[in-house]
Amino acid sequence: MFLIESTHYSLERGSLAIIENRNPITVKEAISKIMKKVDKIQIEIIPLSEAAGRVLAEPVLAIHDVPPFNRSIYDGYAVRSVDTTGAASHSPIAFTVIDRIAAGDVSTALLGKNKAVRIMTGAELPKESDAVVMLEETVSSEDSFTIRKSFTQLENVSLKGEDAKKGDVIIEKGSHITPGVIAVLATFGYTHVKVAKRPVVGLLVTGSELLDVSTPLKPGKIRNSNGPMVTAQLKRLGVEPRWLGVLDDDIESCYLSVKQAAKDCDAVITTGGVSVGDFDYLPAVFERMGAEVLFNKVKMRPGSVTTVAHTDNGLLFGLSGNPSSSFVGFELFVRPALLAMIGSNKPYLPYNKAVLQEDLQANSFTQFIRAIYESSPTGVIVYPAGFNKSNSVTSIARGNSFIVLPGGTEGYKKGEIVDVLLLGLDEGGENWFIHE
Ligand SMILES: Nc1nc2c(c(=O)[nH]1)N[C@H]1C(S)=C(S)[C@@H](COP(=O)(O)OP(=O)(O)OC[C@H]3O[C@@H](n4cnc5c(N)ncnc54)[C@H](O)[C@@H]3O)O[C@H]1N2
Ligand code: MOO
Ligand SMILES: [Mg+2]
Repeated sequence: MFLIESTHYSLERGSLAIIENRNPITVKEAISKIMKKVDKIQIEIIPLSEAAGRVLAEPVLAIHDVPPFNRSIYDGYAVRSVDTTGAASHSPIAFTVIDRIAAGDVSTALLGKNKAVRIMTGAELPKESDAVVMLEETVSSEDSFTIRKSFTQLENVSLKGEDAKKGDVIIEKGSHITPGVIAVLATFGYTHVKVAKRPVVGLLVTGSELLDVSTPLKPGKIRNSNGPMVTAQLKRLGVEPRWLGVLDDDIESCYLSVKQAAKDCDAVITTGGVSVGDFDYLPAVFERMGAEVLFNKVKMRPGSVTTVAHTDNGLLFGLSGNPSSSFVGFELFVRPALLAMIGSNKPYLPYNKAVLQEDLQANSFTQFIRAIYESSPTGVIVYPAGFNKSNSVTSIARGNSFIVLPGGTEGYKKGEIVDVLLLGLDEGGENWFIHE
């Protein structure tokens, strides 16, 4: 009755037509459809101090050898190894100290026979010396010392270029800038780094039942948890969302907001309103925008009604409204797409196998169960993080991973080895490893 009287009758009928034809595809197929539509984002040059967490848009090349000179790895004495030959406890050899250098100093002293330079860790080896005697291996006095063992050529010397050779590719383009990458960039004097720009991601949530976080509960209403949750998921990827607010389940306002967001943003995320309910307007909104719906049903639980569409301006992620469904939809679909947009070469969630700690029921669709993955003395184990339903919010909070159970009829037993996807880590995998 309501639908027929609505002024948007034809649109809603349109959405019904899409629903009737919902054709579930595998998660792998869904990801592949999305990844084909990903457009790479532009590049920008930023200061090194701001580069942590970004993705390299060019490889890091060794501008020079590392270390750039032969240096001592110990505090001790630089000597000519030939002068140490024959030293033993019964026949110590004495050396005269002719100079003393700290790291950063360069000694110009010329080492003659049984002469030594007192040298600190990291200092460049004086010309003609080719070994370092550790302080602990000497009996020292003011300007001399004795040794009781011989030293081989280059003993205790860190060789020029042993860590990196000039011209080597040290880090591939598309890598995440970790603290280690920052160290390498600093080593080579990269004051600025070429990275992909961060995508502008519009985020809005739909639902007339939704209250702001600060509002006391009212009959029939709940607080909007998806907005803050997806915001945090984006932030975990280093993306600051463009928050577009909580929308009522009203087709006109949903249409106007999503259309405008698609124009302004590189990608748009919505939550709620993608199922078949009378007030689930996102399918109709996508249709009215002329967006190409890539899929609207995935063989997965939760999040089976996740709907992803595409316009000339970018991807539209219609995550389903249930908190666990939104959360899983983001990690499986939005995350790799955004990482691929910024040129990451490892956009997929990190994968592992672990030993299941309790029996679990089968489902005809692949299940992504919010789970706790942890170390144990016998290896890694995994178990559900709590209430295992699409509408659970607590299991998202307790979990750090997904147990992935392929669809089927037979349940899973405690002790079985299962697939696990890990959450919250910067860098993931080059491939989607899950077989469905
Ligand atoms: N007849 C059918 N009904 C449903 C189907 C179906 O296939 N046939 N699918 C079910 C599945 S599976 C899911 S998941 C949900 C998806 O629903 P929608 O994406 O349309 O989302 P809503 O209807 O807007 O909300 C569902 C649920 O989630 C709560 N919600 C929504 N937004 C938020 C938010 N921002 N923060 C917290 N909670 C939120 C909302 O109150 C509802 O309880 O549809 C099933 N139905
Ligand atoms: O989309 Mo629903 O989350 O499968 O439960
Ligand atoms: Mg609904």
